[in-house]
Amino acid sequence: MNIVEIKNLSYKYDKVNVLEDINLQIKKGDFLAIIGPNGGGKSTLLKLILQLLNPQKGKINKLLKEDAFGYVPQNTNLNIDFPITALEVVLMGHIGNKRKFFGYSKDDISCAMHSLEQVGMKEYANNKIGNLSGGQRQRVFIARALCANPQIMLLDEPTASIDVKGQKEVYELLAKLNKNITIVVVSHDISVLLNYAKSVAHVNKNLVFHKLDNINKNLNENEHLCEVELLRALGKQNSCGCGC
Ligand SMILES: Nc1ncnc2c1ncn2[C@@H]1O[C@H](COP(=O)(O)OP(=O)(O)OP(=O)(O)O)[C@@H](O)[C@H]1O
Repeated sequence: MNIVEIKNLSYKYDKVNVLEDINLQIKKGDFLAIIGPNGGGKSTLLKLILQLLNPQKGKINKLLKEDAFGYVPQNTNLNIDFPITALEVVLMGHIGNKRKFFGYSKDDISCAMHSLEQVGMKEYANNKIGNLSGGQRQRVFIARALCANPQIMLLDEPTASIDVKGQKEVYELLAKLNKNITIVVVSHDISVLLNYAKSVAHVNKNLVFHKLDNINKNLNENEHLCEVELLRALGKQNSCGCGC
């Protein structure tokens, strides 16, 4: 079942075309990796799916309600020196703009604690966010998105500036969440990510989609595969569906 259907989508900032004639279907249960060079249009594509930007050409058909979409942005606008706990960060996402100044209900707190538990961070609930490692902090941001009970979660470079061990932990968490939630993740960590993704979309103004069913994904995460090598490997697969 398709959750998102993108048809002939193009987008430009000012006069510069960033995305051109994009076609993509995101299926329920997929773990889709969006890869591509810097400036290729990956974040723009996520923002269009999330309606933070409006398509100028083409269509995005979403077959789930808006609140089914969870988002973990690239740069969480949070000053990590601010003395706020992991639990409060999760609660901020849960409350949204509804009741900012009136405290949290028991239900809010139990939902936030449940989300922290899901990401393995329950025992860190009262730790200051600035005292957590990069990987732990990212898991807290994932918990914040989980609190809204999403059916699909879109993450923009969730492992940027995290060491390889932390990256693996984040992806393992996403793989666990993927049992119930469709995952779309923008990433540059190709070697690690490929062990977890079910399909990959390479975005560089245009989009090329590959299914990863038949590729040997048991890559050694210490062996760093560059994007060109990866695309060459994918290009040899008959299952890529892109006509290459
Ligand atoms: N608000 C904006 N106004 C003008 N140009 C923008 C804006 N946002 C992004 N761009 C430009 O659009 C292009 C695509 O940007 P985008 O952030 O989507 O790329 P990306 O693939 O996510 O890159 P990265 O891997 O570096 O995060 C870039 O050339 C960028 O400079």
